[in-house]
This record gives sequence, C-alpha cells and structure tokens, in this order.
Amino acid sequence: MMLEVKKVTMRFGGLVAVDNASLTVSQGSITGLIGPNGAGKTTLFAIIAGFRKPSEGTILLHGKDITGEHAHKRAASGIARTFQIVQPFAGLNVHENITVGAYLRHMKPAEAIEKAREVARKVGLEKDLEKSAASLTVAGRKRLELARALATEPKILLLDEVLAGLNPSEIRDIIPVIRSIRESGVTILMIEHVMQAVMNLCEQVYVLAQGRMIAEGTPGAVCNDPSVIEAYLGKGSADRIARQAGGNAGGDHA
Ligand SMILES: Nc1ncnc2c1ncn2[C@@H]1O[C@H](COP(=O)(O)OP(=O)(O)OP(=O)(O)O)[C@@H](O)[C@H]1O
Repeated sequence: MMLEVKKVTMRFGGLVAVDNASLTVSQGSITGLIGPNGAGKTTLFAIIAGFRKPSEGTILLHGKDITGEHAHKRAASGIARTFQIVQPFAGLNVHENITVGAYLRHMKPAEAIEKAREVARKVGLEKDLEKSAASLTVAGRKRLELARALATEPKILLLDEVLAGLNPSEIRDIIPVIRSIRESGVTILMIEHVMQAVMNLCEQVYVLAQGRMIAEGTPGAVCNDPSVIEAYLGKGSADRIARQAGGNAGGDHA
C-alpha cells in the first residue's frame, strides 16, 4: 500500500478536527477525499504531509511509519501537496517558481531549470514561463500550484481543491492534466468539492464529516450512501450529488 492513515485524531483544544480517521491509498490510484466544509480534510492533509503532528494515530508510507518525520523529510520521501490558497512567489516568474520545487532533487541550476521546463509542459504552462506569477489568472495559478508540487518529483501528490474557483470549461481543461499526472506514475489523493471531477477521476472515495470517516467506496456507491447524503443535507448538496450519481438516490432517502 502506498499510503496508510491509521486511526488519526487531531485535537485543537476542545475541538476534535479529525476523529479516529483511517484511509488507504493504493499505488497508481486516484483517491478522493470529500466532505462538507469544516469536516477536517485540510487538517488531515497537513498531517499526511507532515505540517502537523496528529494527537493520535499513525501515517505509513510504503509500510514505513513516518508519523514522526518533518514535512521536509516527507517531501524527500516523495510526498507533495498543493494548497487551497494558492500563494506563488509573486516576485518570481512562472519558470522560477517551478524551479524552486525542482531544486529538491536537482542541485545543479541548469538541471533544475530544465526539469521545471519539462513540468511546465506537462501542465500546459510552457507559454507562460516568462510571465510573473502574480499576473496569472486563477486557472493559471492552479496549474502553477500543480507544477510546483510536481517539480519535486513526488510518488504521491496531495491535491487540495485544485478545481475550486475554476469555471466549467477550465475544469474540463485541467481534468486531463490530472489524469496524465497519474499516467506518468504519480499516485494522487485529492480533496475535491466538484463532484463531476470526483466521479470522472477517482476510483475510490472517502467521505469525512465532522472529523469522522463516514463512508468509503466507488464514487457512485458513496454518493448513493444515505449517511453521505445526510452529511451534506444541511448544505443542500444532497440533491446535486444524487443527480450526478444517476438520479437513483431518491429511493434510499431515509
Ligand atoms: N489551527 C487550528 N486551530 C483550531 N481549530 C482549527 C485549526 N485548523 C482547523 N481547525 C478547525 O478544525 C476543523 C476542520 O477544519 P479543516 O480546515 O480541516 O476542514 P476542511 O474539511 O478542510 O474544510 P474546508 O472544506 O472548509 O476547507 C474546523 O472546525 C476548523 O475550524
């Protein structure tokens, strides 16, 4: 197994942001992590990437316990993440931003610069290499965020809502990029609210609600799971999910 999250709990004072949550990601897969706002998804990502130490539980990468390793060490071991709030180095151009990531595995500047160019091509930014990062559109920044993570040559890539803020045609354009990343051998775990993308991309989906893992399975099965529909009901998402799952969830409504 590529990644195993075992019984992870994260407390912030009295608040239990993640509550005894477990998940596994198999090598070569695209696995989804969904759930209502505030469910604990981003906190779980921070724990997997080593930005936070869990109150309880363990993280295994290829069977090795990495719970005590710092983010820097985990990046070297092959874990990369993108951030929900995209913050490129505004004073640097696109090429330089990507090169920063490439320095993790390439000490020689010429090699890092070349690696960055190759990654830019992969995500469709080759025409924008000389542009300042600050001048990119939202969709361009999302691609840059992907590129910066990919430049570290990860084994597993954690995507935190890379599609948020994009319009439907921009989403259609970036889905093949995500698929091609997987095809190049990178395993993906993605937090995503855009259900159409989850249905399109993920083989396996986990659902987190109020810190607890309430369901797992194929996207179709999970979206028809009454407990999942229930978790979303407050936000009015249940109907949308049922429709996208094929419109047959009505009979399952408790
Ligand atoms: N550093 C922190 N200190 C205190 N509480 C926190 C901290 N970080 C997150 N939380 C709380 O933990 C809970 C889970 O937050 P988290 O951001 O992980 O959820 P999420 O599922 O990623 O939500 P969203 O979809 O809105 O990004 C929330 O109640 C949040 O307010």
